[in-house]
Amino acid sequence: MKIELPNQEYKYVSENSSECGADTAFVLSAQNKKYLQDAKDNGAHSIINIKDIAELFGIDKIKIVGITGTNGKTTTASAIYSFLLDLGYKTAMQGTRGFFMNDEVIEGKSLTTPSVLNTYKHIYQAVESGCEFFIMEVSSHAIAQERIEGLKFELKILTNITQDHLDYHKTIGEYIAVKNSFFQDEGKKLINKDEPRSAFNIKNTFTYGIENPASYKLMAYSLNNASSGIIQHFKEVVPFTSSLHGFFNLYNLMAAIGAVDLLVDEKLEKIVEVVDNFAGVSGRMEQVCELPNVIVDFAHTPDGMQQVLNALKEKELLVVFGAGGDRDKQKRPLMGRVAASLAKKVYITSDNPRNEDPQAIVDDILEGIEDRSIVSVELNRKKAIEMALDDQGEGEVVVILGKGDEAFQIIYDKQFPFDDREVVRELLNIK
Ligand SMILES: CC(=O)N[C@H]1[C@@H](OP(=O)(O)OP(=O)(O)OC[C@H]2O[C@@H](n3ccc(=O)[nH]c3=O)[C@H](O)[C@@H]2O)O[C@H](CO)[C@@H](O)[C@@H]1O[C@H](C)C(=O)N[C@@H](C)C(=O)N[C@H](CCC(=O)O)C(=O)O
Ligand SMILES: Nc1ncnc2c1ncn2[C@@H]1O[C@H](COP(=O)(O)OP(=O)(O)OP(=O)(O)O)[C@@H](O)[C@H]1O
Ligand SMILES: N[C@H](CCC[C@H](N)C(=O)O)C(=O)O
Ligand SMILES: [Mg+2]
Repeated sequence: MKIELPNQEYKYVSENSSECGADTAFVLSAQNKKYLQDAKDNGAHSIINIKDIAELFGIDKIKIVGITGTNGKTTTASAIYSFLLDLGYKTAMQGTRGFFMNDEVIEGKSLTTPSVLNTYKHIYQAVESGCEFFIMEVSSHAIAQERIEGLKFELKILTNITQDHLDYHKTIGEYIAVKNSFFQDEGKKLINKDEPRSAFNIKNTFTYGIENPASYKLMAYSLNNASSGIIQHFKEVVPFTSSLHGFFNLYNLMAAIGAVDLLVDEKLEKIVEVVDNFAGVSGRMEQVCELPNVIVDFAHTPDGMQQVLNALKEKELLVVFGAGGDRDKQKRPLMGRVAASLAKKVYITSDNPRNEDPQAIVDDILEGIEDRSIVSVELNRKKAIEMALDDQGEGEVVVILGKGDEAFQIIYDKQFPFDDREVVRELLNIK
């Protein structure tokens, strides 16, 4: 992507050598240095180091908050964004769901962490709009590929480390190491104290936790009516309430409350007042309808599925899910095992098959399930949802996992409109 810059000798900058030429300079980064010669061969106007772009874009004029972890990045980022806006701070947020500023959607979904120049552009836009904070999700791919090169984080947050993306990182050890590499500097950090796989530089580290002693400790909680709890932060003890469901969301809320407390000069008791205004994230534990009870959630990892199904375990669950193609194969049997152990019935179907054979993905999932008497396989996702809705008995919940707020199904490299929530509404004739 070319970015137009005013008042420079060149008209545009690009991080892609093939876009460079007489009016376009090449922005050299760790990720694209192998294309330097190509940029020169294409007659790039000049070569600019990403560090100089950082200065040009004024990226040090904003406080950047980076959130990594296997699950909960989007939820935690969105909670921080919501709390800061409600407290009156201009704020931007970049992540899986797109780029947002001051309660407006600026760009739709792309990568969880875009390429480095894209992020710099968003930061520039946020600075221009007077934002004080830039909240961003940091994926493990982005850490490994240095898509966060040159960013100075005011605060780094760890949600948790379980399993995902082993197609890319190869071993769980490597995945854990990549996640933890984000926390080796002496900058300010907020770490989930209950995550035994975390390893971080202790300097400037704050923690949050439920089971272990932590700087932000949840002393008591209730999940009876959505959620509520009491947080202790040194001498401060404050209550909060939230409309979010599920034990795992207590962690996301604790991370977000702790983060805002570390970022702004406000009393914790004032911060917790705005917690209840955060209604959660589209496609995460989203109740599509109450009667019959249908819930759509973005769980696409074994731990995510376990957390969500556990949160709903008081009810009999009919679970519809698949696994994405061209992604971690090793998580598939584990996802199968989790679903079969917590559901009354399981409907295994396609997620985004991409370039894989949907039946082969299902076979991988089935590997994890010994007793298949409760399992139905239906590769057509709409039909699988329909089967579950047809089978649903009184008081039972249909839980559709994996795609959350995604509006498309990706088959090969084509996107076909498909939104689990719309499909449910269509099948149930809900306007
Ligand atoms: C596997 C993977 O992560 N690939 C990413 C990677 O692609 P790549 O290594 O093939 O990159 P490349 O094509 O060599 O390009 C590297 C750099 O060289 C430049 N280039 C490239 C070609 C050329 O001729 N000249 C040139 O200058 C490119 O502009 C780029 O700056 O770098 C690209 C640029 O940053 C990404 O767009 C691309 O994401 C692909 C599309 C992707 O699907 N990534 C997914 C797996 C991903 O990153 N997901 C994570 C995690 C999701 C989550 O759990 O939330 C995410 O952050 O979204
Ligand atoms: N703290 C948590 N621990 C475990 N599972 C969680 C947690 N928070 C959310 N989840 C589960 O993970 C799903 C995705 O949540 P969210 O979008 O916040 O995560 P993410 O880390 O941004 O995911 P992605 O890497 O795909 O962008 C949720 O729908 C829920 O099922
Ligand atoms: N950010 C995650 C989202 C997975 C969503 C799921 N629907 C899939 O396609 O696997 C990833 O890219 O792995
Ligand atoms: Mg995300």
